Amino acid sequence: MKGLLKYSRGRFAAFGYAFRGAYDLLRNHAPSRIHLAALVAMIAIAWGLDFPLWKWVAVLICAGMVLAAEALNTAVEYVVDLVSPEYNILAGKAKDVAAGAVLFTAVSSGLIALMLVYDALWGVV
Ligand SMILES: Nc1ncnc2c1ncn2[C@@H]1O[C@H](COP(=O)(O)OP(=O)(O)OP(=O)(O)O)[C@@H](O)[C@H]1O
Repeated sequence: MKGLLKYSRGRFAAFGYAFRGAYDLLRNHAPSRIHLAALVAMIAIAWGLDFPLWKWVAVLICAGMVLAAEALNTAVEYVVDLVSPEYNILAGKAKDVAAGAVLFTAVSSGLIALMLVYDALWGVV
């Protein structure tokens, strides 16, 4: 019983750390706020166009994908700044590739959003 209590406390603490990380991401990393604003706009559009369930699922998957990529990109930036504050070609590549991951998810999500809206308005996709 004591072990279970200790384990549960540890799990709750881990949730706390995750929320702290999410807060840090949104507070200190401007691009993540832009993506969050795009998500809010997309939710408003989806609501207005009365998206069916499968389209909401697509929107949520894309949103999770972009925000998770942003979080990992920011984590890479923090670690690179920690271990290589001075110029290093590999440090730069690590940041560039991590940023590329965000680009992939943002572009595919943007295209999916366009297709969903196009389909809702003209129904030919
Ligand atoms: N230590 C370093 N060594 C070599 N190049 C670096 C280093 N730090 C950053 N760079 C280069 O500068 C670019 C910008 O780095 P920076 O840390 O400013 O991230 P950023 O693009 O401003 O991130 P964001 O705007 O998403 O917060 C990197 O993508 C990389 O090409």
